[in-house]
This record gives sequence, structure tokens and C-alpha cells, in this order.
Amino acid sequence: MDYLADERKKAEFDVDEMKIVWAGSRHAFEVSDRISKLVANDPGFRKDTRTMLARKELFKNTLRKAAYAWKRIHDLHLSEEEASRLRFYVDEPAYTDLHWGMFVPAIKGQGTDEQQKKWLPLAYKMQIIGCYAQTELGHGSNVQGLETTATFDPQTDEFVIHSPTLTSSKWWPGGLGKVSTHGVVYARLIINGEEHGIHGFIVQLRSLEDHLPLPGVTVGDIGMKFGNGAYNTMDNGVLRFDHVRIPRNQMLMRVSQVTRDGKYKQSDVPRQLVYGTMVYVRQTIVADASCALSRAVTIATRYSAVRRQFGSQNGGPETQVIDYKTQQNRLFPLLASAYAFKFVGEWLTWLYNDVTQRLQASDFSTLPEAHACTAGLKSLTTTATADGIEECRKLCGGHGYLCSSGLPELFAVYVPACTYEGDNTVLLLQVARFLMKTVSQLGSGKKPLGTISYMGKIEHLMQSRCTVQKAEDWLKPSQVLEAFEARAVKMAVSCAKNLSKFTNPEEGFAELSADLVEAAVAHCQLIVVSKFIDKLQQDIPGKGVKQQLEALCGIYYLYLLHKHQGDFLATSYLTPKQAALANDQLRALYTKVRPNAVALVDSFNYTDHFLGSILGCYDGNVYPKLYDAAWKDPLNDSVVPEGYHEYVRPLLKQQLHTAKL
Ligand SMILES: CCCCCCCC/C=C\CCC/C=C/C(=O)SCCNC(=O)CCNC(=O)[C@H](O)C(C)(C)COP(=O)(O)OP(=O)(O)OC[C@H]1O[C@@H](n2cnc3c(N)ncnc32)[C@H](O)[C@@H]1OP(=O)(O)O
Ligand SMILES: Cc1cc2nc3c(=O)[nH]c(=O)nc-3n(C[C@H](O)[C@H](O)[C@H](O)COP(=O)(O)OP(=O)(O)OC[C@H]3O[C@@H](n4cnc5c(N)ncnc54)[C@H](O)[C@@H]3O)c2cc1C
Repeated sequence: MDYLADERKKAEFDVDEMKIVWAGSRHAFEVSDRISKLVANDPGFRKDTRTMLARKELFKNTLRKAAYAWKRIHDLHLSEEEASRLRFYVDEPAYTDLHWGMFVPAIKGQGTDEQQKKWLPLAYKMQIIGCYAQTELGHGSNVQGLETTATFDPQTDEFVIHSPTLTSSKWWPGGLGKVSTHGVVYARLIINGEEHGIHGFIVQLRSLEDHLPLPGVTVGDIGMKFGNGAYNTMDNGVLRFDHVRIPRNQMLMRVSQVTRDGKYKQSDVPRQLVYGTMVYVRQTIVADASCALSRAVTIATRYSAVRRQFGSQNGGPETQVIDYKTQQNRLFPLLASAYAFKFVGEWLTWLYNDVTQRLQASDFSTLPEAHACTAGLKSLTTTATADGIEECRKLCGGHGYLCSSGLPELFAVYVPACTYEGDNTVLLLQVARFLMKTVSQLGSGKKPLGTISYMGKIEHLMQSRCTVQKAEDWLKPSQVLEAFEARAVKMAVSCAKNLSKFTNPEEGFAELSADLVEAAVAHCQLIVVSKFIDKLQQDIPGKGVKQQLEALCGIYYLYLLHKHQGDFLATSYLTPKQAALANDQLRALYTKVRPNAVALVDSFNYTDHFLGSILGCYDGNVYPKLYDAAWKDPLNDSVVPEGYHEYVRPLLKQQLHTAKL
């Protein structure tokens, strides 16, 4: 029986067409749909007991699943696209994520043609398994502070990789702890006593015969991490080198080279391309944020439609909690954010592909913007998604705290995204540097392009005032864009003015860093809003689909406007009355979305297997499933628990002299 059938009947749009918009294309939808069902129907990919397993059992099970996934990919002759979807729907972090997601891209991006020809076929066949070994015990954010050394030995034509201190131990790389045979290891290059900065090196870590660490290599797992199941399926590792020798041609030499006679040569590509793998992964993390958020929102929306509390009239049913405006005000902006992040993720993938093509043609002009966009959007979307998942847990009341809701594990597995691939604050400071540089160049005649082109309208934006007179005026895209542009430009200019008061710019930057981060957030929110609005300019087929997306877009920007009212009012673009009208319009949009809420989450097309949540199951049959699941808990295997006779019974039977207490 479908307990959500009435909700589904209320939908005012074509859900099948919305599924295609969400997937990106009909083809992408068909692949995703087929592969997600394939995984869901295969008992080899079950994950329902994951949060109850001890670490060793959990990890072994992950190894089994990764090997089984590889076998299915081969047996079924899956394409690269299908294989990547399969790994996604298996939904279990594993060493393979780092192998495919970072090791291979690092070689592709930073290796010469010759190096790619040698290493990539081995990696593609998984005859070697790689990790990305950059972070150390002492330094993560400050990449230039890494201490591992790679000293060129001209006698033997080798690099000597060494960990000179405890803090130089590699610490965190996923897949390193127990599985990787190789790593792209980042180290400080030293030639003839002279330092040349951080470079990547392909280093073999374990024997391909017996998996033992090679001589001079000390390697292991760094231990349990936050949450049950969650990221503990990953073997994040520690690694030390004691004068380990590798051939010279294992330095990744696309950006710079070391010749046989020990000469250091820089190509005509910027040195920042050494950081290229991080840019690539940040872009994939943005594309992934909408998946994690939409998953949590699906659970919270379906459950909010099932759950009833208070408000019974004449013995009738109580109110569905989704009908409370407070619930809508917490839930619908997250639903809207999931769609917003999907579209900005699609755009960022386009930007990344565009910059990659330009780099191949030696056009480096858009690299700073690509860095700022990937860094800023990675920070914005992961912070909002991690906070959003936790909010969804609370939206499900007490039952959200059960592992069977799926939300505690989803939060635990997702929240490190705020830290890995660049701490979110550190990344926003990179965006702020980019903005300050842009503002400082405004008078130079250099026209700001792309996502900062609005800075070219600085004179207009500094003076313009919002023209909204009634709530519906907030539905005009041009009005909204101008509000977000005016806010972003004014916050950036205010920071630049305050910075100019410092004689030492670095001191000023450090002192004003909290304001700079806020200006960076305003800029990134403008990007997300403008890409959502751009999406709506496209031809979007399907009955009512565009209307629903327009409502969600409105909810996204009006919620931000309401939340950051202080910014908008302080920059005197808005009056308090106009801010109040924005809030009136926001409430009206909640009412418009309410009957479509369940259908809007159905449009994500997630299987019950992928959701891994009793509260979010498609049929809404929550209570019997929760009740049955409780009895399946291992603690209920026996009526009297282990330990009763040892620890509880003696308490009950004790003869206390103080019995009257
Ligand atoms: C089914 C398959 C799934 C696939 C999915 C795979 C993904 C797996 C997902 C998750 C797994 C998690 C794995 C996690 C891995 C990691 O965490 S790896 C380690 C990541 N580490 C970091 O991100 C470190 C963060 N720090 C930095 O990036 C930098 O050090 C820095 C903060 C940017 C500072 O660097 P530096 O001190 O060198 O630079 P500055 O002096 O500040 O700037 C110098 C100029 O360079 C520009 N810059 C900086 N970075 C970049 C860049 N990346 N690209 C281009 N340009 C860059 C900067 O703007 C300065 O420019 P300017 O001189 O013009 O001002
Ligand atoms: C689950 C997980 C997986 C990971 N996988 C990998 C991997 O595969 N390979 C790899 O190499 N690394 C990996 N990492 C490491 C990760 O990239 C780093 O932890 C991350 O870059 C943050 O660096 P940090 O730990 O040095 O944080 P720190 O920089 O020490 O941050 C601590 C605090 O200091 C603040 N801070 C730091 N610098 C500044 C500044 N300049 N201004 C203001 N505030 C500042 C930060 O905001 C933060 O609040 C992983 C980490 C995690 C948690």
C-alpha cells in the first residue's frame, strides 16, 4: 500500500519530466535509473547492517563490495559512465574513490604524455591501486608548509623521498592505510641543496606480490573516525619514508621538469597547476552536494507528510507536520537548495571543462576564476549541505536520531566534506583574495569577466536602490539579481576600503578576515542564484515543471535574502519594508510548493536501497517498518541481555544497610 498516494495525487507537474531535468538529460536519467535498480536488487550490495559492524568486519565488507562492484562492471561490460554511476549507488566510501577520483586525475593532469602512457593503463586495469598523499600530520591547508623532501641524487638519477620529522608523516590520505600500492606523494623538491617548492611524485608503497610495505616505507591506518559505518569504510592512512629511492622519471613533470644533469626547468604553464587535482575534485564535490542534500530532503519530506501531531478536529486525523509553516520554513529552503546546487554544479562542470580546454591551448586567463569558483562553491555547498542534513534529522523529530532513519550516517559521512579538499574557511579566504584583486584592478581598464562581470557595473550598483513595491515584484529575476549584485559589490568594496587603511596589506587581510569571508559568501551566493535564474531561461518541457522550478528558485533566493537581511539593509539597497515584502512572497511560495513537495522529492528518483532510510521509504509505511527493525537489532537477540547476571542482578539482590535511603 502506498501511504503517500494522496500526496502524489496532489502534484501539479509532470514528475517524469522533472526526473529528466534533475538527471541532466534523458540519457543520464536512463543510465542512472537502470544502474540504481541494478544495485538495489543485488544482495551483494546490501548495506542495512553497516552501522552495527565493528571496524574490521566493516572494512573487510567494503573490500568485498569494491571487488564485487569491479566484477559486475566487467561482467556486464559497463561503460565508464555506467561504472561511475554504479560506484555512486553502491554508496560506500572506499579506496576506489581515491584511485579513480584523485590518483588517476593527478597523473592525467600533471603527468607528461610519456608518464600517462606508462601509468594510466596500469591504473585503469587496477593492476596498481593509487592514493593522493598530500596532507601531513603538521600541515594540511598550508600546502607550501609540507615537510616531506624529494632530494635529487645525480649519481643514481633518482629522488630520495624522506620524512625528516614526525610532523612530516603523511596523514589522512584515503586508501593509503591498508590498500594502496602506489601514491602520488607531494614533497618539497631539493636539487643541489636548493629548494624548488612542492611537486608530485609517483611512489610505490607496497609490494605487488605480498602487499608488504617496501623497504623504508612505514604505513598504516589512522584509526576510527566520527560516526558508525560512515567514513570508517575508508582506510585513511599514515605514511613515513626513510630515504626511499625512486627513478627521476617518477616526478610528475608536466608543470616543471628535472633534467638528467639536475637542472630544474619550469614549463610555460603556471605553477598553480600542481594544485590542479584539487580544483578538479572541488568541482566534483560541488556536483555531489546536491545528491547528499536531496537525499536528506527526500527522507525529511516523505516523513513530514506521514507524521501527524496535534490539530485533530472533531476526532479527525491530526495535522501532517509538513503543514506547519515552521516545518516548511526549515524544509522547503533545503529542497530549493538541492535544486539550486544541482544547477550550479552543472554549470561548474561546464566551467571546469572550458578551463581545461583553454589550458590545453595555453590560455591561462580563466584559471584564477576557475580556482575562485571551485573553491568558493565547494565551501558554500558543502557547508549548506552538512548543515542541511543535520536540520533534516531534527525535522524528523526523535526518529531522526535512529540509525535506521539513515540520517546520522549520512551526516557523519558527509560532514568531512567541509574540511577535505580544503577547509571551507581557508577556501573562502582564497575567494576573498580574488575579489580584492578584482576590486583593486577596477580602475585599470581591465574589464571584469565571467562571474565577476557585475563588478564592471560598480558605479551603478553602488548608487542604485531597490524598486520593489509589492510582494510579487520579488519574482522579477532582474530585480533579484540586482539586489544580490549590489550586496556583493558593496561588501567587497567596504572590505577593500578598510584594507587600504593598513600599511601592511597582509596584516590588514588577517585582521579583516571575518568580514572578507562574509563578502566571499555574498559573492558565491550571487553565483548560485544567477545560475538558477539562467537555468530557467532555458526551454524546460513538461507540464508545470518550469513553474515548480520558478517557485523553488524564488524560495532559494528569498530565503537567503531573509536570512542575510542584515547585509542587504546595511548596504542600504533595501528598505525594511521591502525586506518584509520579500518575506511575504517567501510564505506565498511555500504555499505553492506544499502540494508538490512529495512529488518534487520523488523526482530525484532514489531507490529505497540508496536512501537507506525507513523514514524516507517510498511507500511511507514508516511505523510497521520501524517497529520490525527494532526487533532485528542484535541487542534484542536475547530477552535477557548479556551482562545481566554479572552486573544487574547483583545490584538488584544486594542487601544494603542504607536501604532506607
Ligand atoms: C565514483 C567516483 C567518485 C569520484 C569522487 C572523487 C572525489 C572523492 C571525494 C572525496 C574524498 C575526499 C578526498 C580528500 C582529499 C583531500 O583532502 S586532498 C588534500 C586537499 N588539500 C587541500 O585542499 C589544501 C588546501 N590548501 C590549498 O589549496 C592551498 O595551499 C591554498 C590555501 C590555496 C594556498 O596555497 P598557496 O600558499 O600556494 O597559495 P597562495 O600564496 O595563497 O596563492 C598563490 C596564488 O595561487 C593561486 N592559487 C591557489 N590555489 C590555486 C589553485 N588550486 N588553482 C589555481 N590557482 C591557485 C592563488 O589564487 C594565488 O593567486 P594570485 O597570486 O593571483 O593571488
Ligand atoms: C575524511 C578526510 C579525508 C581526507 N582525505 C585526504 C586525502 O585523500 N589526501 C590528502 O592529502 N588529504 C586528505 N585529507 C586531509 C584534508 O585535505 C585536510 O584535513 C584539509 O585540507 C584541512 O587541513 P588541516 O587538517 O590542516 O586543517 P587546518 O588548516 O589545521 O585547520 C584547522 C582550523 O584552522 C583554520 N585555519 C587554517 N588556516 C587558516 C588561515 N590561513 N586563516 C584562517 N583560518 C585558518 C581552519 O579554518 C580550521 O578551523 C582528508 C581529510 C579528511 C577529514
